[in-house]
Amino acid sequence: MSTLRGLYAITDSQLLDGGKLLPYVEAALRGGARLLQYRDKSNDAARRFDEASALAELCARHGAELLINDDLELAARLGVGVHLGQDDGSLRAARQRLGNSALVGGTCHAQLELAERAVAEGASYIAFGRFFNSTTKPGAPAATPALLDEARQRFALPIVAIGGVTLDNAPGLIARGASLIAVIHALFGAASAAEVEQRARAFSALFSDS
Ligand SMILES: Cc1ncc(COP(=O)(O)OP(=O)(O)O)c(N)n1
Ligand SMILES: Cc1nc(C(=O)O)sc1CCOP(=O)(O)O
Ligand SMILES: [Mg+2]
Repeated sequence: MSTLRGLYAITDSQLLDGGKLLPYVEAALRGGARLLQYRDKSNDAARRFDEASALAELCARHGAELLINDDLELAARLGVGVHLGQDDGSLRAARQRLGNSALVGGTCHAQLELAERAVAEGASYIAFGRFFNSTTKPGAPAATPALLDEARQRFALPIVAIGGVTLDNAPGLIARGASLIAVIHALFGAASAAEVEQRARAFSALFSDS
C-alpha cells in the first residue's frame, strides 16, 4: 500500500443515482483519488455486492484502494478495506478479520480520546470531522481545524478530514496536518463525469506541493 495521502472520494447514493455511480467514480479515480469509500445506506444486499464488486475492479485498474462503509462482512467478502463509525462495530475485530494489510478506518468525530482508542485497536487512519457545514450529513458533530494541530502532534497515523470539504477550504486542512481529505458533495455534486474528473484533479493537486 502506498502512503495514505491525497483525495479520499466517498460515494453517495442520491448524488450518484440514475447510472452515474460507475462513470462518476471512474472520473474521480482518473482525477487522482487515492481512496474510495462505497457508502450506501440501503439494505439491498445483492445490489450492494454488485456495485461494490464493480467499484473494486475500477479501483484495482486505477491503483486506488476501496473501503466499504459500515459493512465488515461485505469488505471481507471482497477482500477490501472497511470504514467504521462509533456504532458500526469494533475496529479491533475488523483488523483481525481483514488482516494486517487491509485498510481499516475509524470515525473519531472531534475527540482525541476516540482516536487514541482507534490507534490501539489497529486503525490504518483516524478520521475527524465535520469541519464545515455538510450538505450530505448536516447533523454530524462539529470539529474545528485547530483539532488537527493537536492530532498531528499526538498521532503518527494518517489523519482524514471530512465534512463540508471544498476546494476553497481544503488547503487549510492540509496545512494543519490532514493527509487525506474525504469529500462527497464538492466532488460528486457535479453536472457531468468530466466535471468530476476536473474537480478530482484540482483536489489532488493540493497535495503535490505540500
Ligand atoms: C472517512 C470517513 N470519516 C467519517 C465517516 C463517518 O462515519 P460514520 O460516523 O459511521 O457515519 P456514516 O458515514 O456511516 O454515516 C466516514 N463515513 N468516512
Ligand atoms: C459521511 C460523513 N461523516 C462526517 C463526519 O463528520 O463524521 S461528515 C460526512 C459527510 C461528508 O460529505 P460532504 O463532503 O458532502 O460534506
Ligand atoms: Mg457508519
